[in-house]
Amino acid sequence: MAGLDDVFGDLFSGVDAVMLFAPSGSYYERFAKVDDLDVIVVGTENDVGAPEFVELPLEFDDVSERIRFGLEGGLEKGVIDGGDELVCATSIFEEEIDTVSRVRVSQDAHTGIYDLFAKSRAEPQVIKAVLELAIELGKKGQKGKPVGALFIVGDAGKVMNKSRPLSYNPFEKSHVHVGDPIVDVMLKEFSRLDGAFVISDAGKIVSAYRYLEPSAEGVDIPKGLGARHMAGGAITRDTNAIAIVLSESDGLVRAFKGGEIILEVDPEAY
Ligand SMILES: Nc1ncnc2c1ncn2[C@@H]1O[C@H](COP(=O)(O)OP(=O)(O)OP(=O)(O)O)[C@@H](O)[C@H]1O
Ligand SMILES: [Mn+2]
Repeated sequence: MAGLDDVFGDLFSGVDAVMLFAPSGSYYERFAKVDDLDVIVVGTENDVGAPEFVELPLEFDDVSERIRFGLEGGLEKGVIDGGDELVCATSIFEEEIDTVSRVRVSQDAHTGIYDLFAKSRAEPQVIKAVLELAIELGKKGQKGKPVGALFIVGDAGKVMNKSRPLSYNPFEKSHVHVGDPIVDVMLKEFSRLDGAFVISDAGKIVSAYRYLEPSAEGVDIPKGLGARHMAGGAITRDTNAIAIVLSESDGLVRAFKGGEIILEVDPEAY
């Protein structure tokens, strides 16, 4: 009579490595004892002291996002390669691992999002909130019309020094942060207007309506993109900020860091 192992066994056959998402110490120990098994631990912290560890910059509630991020981080660190067959074990319902997913690592899936989140000066949750806002804005537009927007995140003092106001700053005396629902509504409303939003490392909205005057010139951005993308890209070479840009003309969201484009996403795909 066939047992469950016969049916589910395929899930584990021929895997190159196991990725354990935030395992407890005792859970991890059990895997460390299995012969010839490559075990990679993924989590916000390396509680179990695993030699192969991929850091998540934040807890992802969505499991597919969590796994995708772990894979990106693994590729970035060189602990996995394109084409690898992996078993990812994580928890959905309980604290303890309760779910197993088999994935094939695709090199193409390497979007650059890990670099953007994990190795930027601004806090990861701030970057995530701004990216989500830009994507949402790109999906819906403003009253049905496509809109463009430019968000400069992190290193705000320096960004302010390299820019000037186009109009009065509605955030002058306020202490509001990205991610607050009311602020998201305000940002969407103001996105119709010219210039850039400047956001601090911790997510405070420092200013709207900033005209960027970066000194870096000749930034290498894809052809066909105009002044908004050029200014956004260039300021990230001058400062430790990142730029998240929603294009009014092609509807894509792009992220720049160190003067280079590191991410390009189609809001419709989210
Ligand atoms: N240096 C700058 N700083 C801040 N905002 C800028 C700057 N240059 C342009 N913008 C903003 O970008 C808007 C669009 O400019 P432009 O069409 O040249 O950019 P683009 O890169 O082609 O963007 P899109 O794809 O959205 O059209 C301008 O109306 C202005 O609000
Ligand atoms: Mn344009």
